[in-house]
Amino acid sequence: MKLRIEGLNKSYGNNGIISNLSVQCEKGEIVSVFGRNGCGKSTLLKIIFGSLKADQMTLTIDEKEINPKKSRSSQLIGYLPQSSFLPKELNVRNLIPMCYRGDEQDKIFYAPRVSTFENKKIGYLSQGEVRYLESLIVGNLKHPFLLLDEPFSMIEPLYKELIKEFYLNIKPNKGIIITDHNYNDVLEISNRSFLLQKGHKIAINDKNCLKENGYLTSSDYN
Ligand SMILES: Nc1ncnc2c1ncn2[C@@H]1O[C@H](COP(=O)(O)OP(=O)(O)OP(=O)(O)O)[C@@H](O)[C@H]1O
Repeated sequence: MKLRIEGLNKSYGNNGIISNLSVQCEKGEIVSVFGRNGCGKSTLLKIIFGSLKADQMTLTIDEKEINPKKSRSSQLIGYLPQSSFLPKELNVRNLIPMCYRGDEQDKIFYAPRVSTFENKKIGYLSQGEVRYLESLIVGNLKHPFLLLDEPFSMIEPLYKELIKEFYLNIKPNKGIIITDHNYNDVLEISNRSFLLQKGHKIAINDKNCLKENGYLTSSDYN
């Protein structure tokens, strides 16, 4: 399956954010989006998910045009938002059956380390545990495409590794678009990358490209 957006334009008032952008993502690949704060990465993901309207865009899946308003309800595109979305007062073991039925719950309950926090309230979980749980909940949906907005932000190494491993496990059955400032982790799992700069896309092959294009300063680069 192939998701394609073409001719995406987005402004907030007079503030042009994205200009005539095209992005493509196929099942079995992870496409990463880099860019400085405020360049429009979250805007891009929200538009693809259908929770934000573009000024102009054509969205197709397998060459069939999808109305962006309907991309959410069509259950083709899953989305991990930048901010945590789980209800803090619920216990993990009570939340999982609210998201998945019957045997499908096993994918979450028996995922590595979930047993170490399944009896805790979500509000008492560490940031790493929350982001990992959210990734498991959204990533195990049947939706063939998945958008990830900063899954590694503020996450300790142990959970970053678990989250990366999970995305690599689900990748054969999904097309994933990810954005995160933890560029080493993202580059490690990505098939293709681009930098969003002044509304346009610049192809990125490696860390050196990120440096050359001004996303990393020399002191960031090692
Ligand atoms: N609803 C809105 N109204 C007006 N401006 C907005 C709105 N949402 C975002 N912006 C602005 O649009 C720009 C792009 O925002 P966006 O959140 O997409 O950036 P980002 O690349 O995801 O940034 P970060 O790396 O900080 O998460 C920013 O300058 C932001 O302030």
